[in-house]
Amino acid sequence: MQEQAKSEEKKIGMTETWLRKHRLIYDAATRHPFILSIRDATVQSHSFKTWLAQDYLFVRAFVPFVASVLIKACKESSDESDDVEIILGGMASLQDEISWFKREANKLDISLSEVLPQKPNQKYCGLLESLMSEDVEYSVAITAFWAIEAVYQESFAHCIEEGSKTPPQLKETCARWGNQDFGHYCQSIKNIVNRRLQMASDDELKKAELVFLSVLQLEVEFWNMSSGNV
Ligand SMILES: Cc1ncc(CNC=O)c(N)n1
Repeated sequence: MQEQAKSEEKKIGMTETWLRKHRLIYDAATRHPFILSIRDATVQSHSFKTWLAQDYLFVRAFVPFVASVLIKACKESSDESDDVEIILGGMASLQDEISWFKREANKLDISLSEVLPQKPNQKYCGLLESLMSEDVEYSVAITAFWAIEAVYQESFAHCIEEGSKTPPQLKETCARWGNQDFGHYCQSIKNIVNRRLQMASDDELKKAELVFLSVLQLEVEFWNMSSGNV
């Protein structure tokens, strides 16, 4: 029975363990008042515009971070794993995402070239920058990557679920990250994370857990900033 219990435990994966352990902060990041205000159609236009402009800057900073994760995957992953293809697919879709931000900004009369990053955005981009260092292990960087994508996926999927009252003009935004394909992509990254963490040292595990928590905290602050409550 002991052996049985152990092998069952292994199947669960570290990400599930952390999601249970850190449920409160995870929910704070994925069910934030800003997201709930989209979902119940009470979101203020200036909040949405702030989010859009700031997120454009974030995504620009996200590109070199993803590139750094890709380099780590190329150096570290075995031929049988498809880590590289999964991350490369994510990178490729960022090109479309950046064009989308530019189009949306245009529609809303936001001049992206004049937007400056606010403090919470600077802090978040600072974390991305620090994780790009060669000294940061692949397991730690890919954990951050998963958490960043998963928060958006869970947040925006909530806005297009049955029963949500998201205004029609915001549905496309929500579907960008809330759609099923993006959900599968996040699941693939989560599987990579679980696989890497299974072979990680205790020190790496500790660092990965802390980076997971930092991402959740920074996502909460990013939403706060968007709502106008810095
Ligand atoms: C602040 C933040 N977190 C996660 C994402 C989703 N990843 C790429 O688009 C995002 N756009 N912005």
